Amino acid sequence: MISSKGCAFLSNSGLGGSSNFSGAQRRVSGPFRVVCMTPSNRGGDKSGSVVMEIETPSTPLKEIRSDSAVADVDDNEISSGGPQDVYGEDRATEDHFVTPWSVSVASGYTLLRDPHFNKGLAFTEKERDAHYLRGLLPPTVIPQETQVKKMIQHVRQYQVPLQKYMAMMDLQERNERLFYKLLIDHVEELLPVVYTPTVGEACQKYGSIFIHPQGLYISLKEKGKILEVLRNWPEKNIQVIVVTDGERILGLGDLGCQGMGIPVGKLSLYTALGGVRPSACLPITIDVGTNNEKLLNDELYIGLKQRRATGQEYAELMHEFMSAVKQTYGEKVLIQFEDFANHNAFDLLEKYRSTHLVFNDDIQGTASVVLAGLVAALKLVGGNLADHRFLFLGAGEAGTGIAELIALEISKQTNVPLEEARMNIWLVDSKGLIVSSRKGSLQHFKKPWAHEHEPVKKLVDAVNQIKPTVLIGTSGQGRAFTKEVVEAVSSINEKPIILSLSNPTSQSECTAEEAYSWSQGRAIFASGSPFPPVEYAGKVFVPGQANNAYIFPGFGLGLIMSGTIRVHDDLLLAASKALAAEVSQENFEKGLIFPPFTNIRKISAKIAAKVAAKAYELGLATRLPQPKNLVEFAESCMYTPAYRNYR
Ligand SMILES: O=C([O-])CC(=O)C(=O)O
Ligand SMILES: [Mg+2]
Repeated sequence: MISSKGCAFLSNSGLGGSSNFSGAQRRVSGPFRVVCMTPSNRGGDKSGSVVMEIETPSTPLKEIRSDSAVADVDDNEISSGGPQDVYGEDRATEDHFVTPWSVSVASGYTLLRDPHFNKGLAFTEKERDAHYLRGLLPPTVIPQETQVKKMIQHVRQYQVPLQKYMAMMDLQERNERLFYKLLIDHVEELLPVVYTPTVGEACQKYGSIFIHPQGLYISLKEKGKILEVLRNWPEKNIQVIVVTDGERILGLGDLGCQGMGIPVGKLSLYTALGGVRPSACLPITIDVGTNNEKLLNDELYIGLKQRRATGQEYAELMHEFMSAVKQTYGEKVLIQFEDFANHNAFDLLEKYRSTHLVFNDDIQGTASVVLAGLVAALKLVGGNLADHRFLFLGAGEAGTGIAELIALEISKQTNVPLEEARMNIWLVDSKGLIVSSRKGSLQHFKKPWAHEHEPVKKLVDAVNQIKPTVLIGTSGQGRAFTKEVVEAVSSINEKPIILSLSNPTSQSECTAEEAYSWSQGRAIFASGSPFPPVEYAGKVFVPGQANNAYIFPGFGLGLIMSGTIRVHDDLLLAASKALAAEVSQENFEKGLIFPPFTNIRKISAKIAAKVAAKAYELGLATRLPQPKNLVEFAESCMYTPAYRNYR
């Protein structure tokens, strides 16, 4: 497999797995050029340049042309390069197919500073000679495995989570493949570092901790120029965008432009957990101002110092953004909305779901993961979904999103109308139980949940009157599940299911320890952010993590590898079932309703396969013909961070 500027070249070139040669790939007419810039040709003179050919360990190059300044690589040669990184092939523009093109890859000092290609001390003797690295590195050569050992020790030496986070971000900026290898090999340990809860603190302090800007910032200043801004991004073959406007970062509220930590973190999970190439991932923050007074008065705040634009001004900027993305990357780029405030999140999803490939992680991703947990939990508590009664604290994106997906599944299982399936699901917001007498003043997304009942103000009273079997917290209100509440739900159920989903840990509705001790060890508990195991009455309880990170990486992979053009609710249901099926007997015996994250890449491949299968069934998938074995295909598409050999 030959590449130059990382995987972008591979995919721009129309690369396809040899067994899955699509129409788009057949149009590839090559030749392609790989030029390696050397110290002598950096000024534009190509004489003396060397070719950097890169092979993956599993797929040796057919031919090596290291004696010429420019390598011409025909399409067959590229397509024989093995399955890695293949699934972006038909995102290339027509230009790429008809015009021979070249990509420059620096060598020497510059190579060491390019995170996509840098291997640090893992550069071999030959590579050091060939790429002008002699003397720029200490003489020892160490393999990637040893670098991983060294780096995990480095990260572990920090006691403060934010310092661990910064060490990880620093590594990502220096050596991308080592960053992903480390994250994949130590996923349970490092997920809380690069993701919730630490990423929340990182966003709060983003202005003061960041030296290198990450991702793309689109502010009101860029209005009318968003196409140009997208063109400034160095990678052209984008498959997933995670975008936020920073108004509701986790349960921490409006962090404005500093919300960038979230798209960056989510996309590193797309790569580590779902195998989407890093170069195909684009984190974006839309900056329309912030209503966070503290940030507005902070001289280190990195965003626009003005109150949030709303209404038409906001809608116009978003519309320009959505149109520019489609124009630049085509209609198969996945746009994941993340951490928008309720009012915009629902409207954006509604407005763009029929014209773009959009997915709201907080509404749909969280719903899919929670439904998976509930389906799995039935094995522990018995009955069907329709036999259970659900009470939510929090009626925003996550609450109503989960509620709706549960109702949809019940309606499909029992053949009752959706309205009827909703009747066993109750939501409490800041004003109390959502009931029909409040209908006139409710936001549109709450209205379907306004059932007939007398008004109830307090959560504990709602628990006592509704008698839920499942209590779900999506309120962003830390410690809102008080002892009284947990005891009330535990007095009604032998095994109460309690999910405290708000993030980060500080906003969790209760801790694992509280859930287990107040329920006298009977609760089936999971939380959005991780909690350590708890010992209660001589027994160790391992809490599960009900976080959308289980779903979105595999879900996205499934959409991308099948060329799916729209997200349909049935795809979310397919993802839920695939995840629920991964909970083993051993997990159940520990009271877990989610599998551990250790095997998440295998799980993501299975989720991807089920999502893709459903997309093919619904006629939403455009990659034809449909691969025979979708799990194998998903696995073959996944990026792996092993170093390539440069010749
Ligand atoms: O980021 C997470 O951990 C889960 C999530 O989407 C949120 O809380 O908004
Ligand atoms: Mg979120």
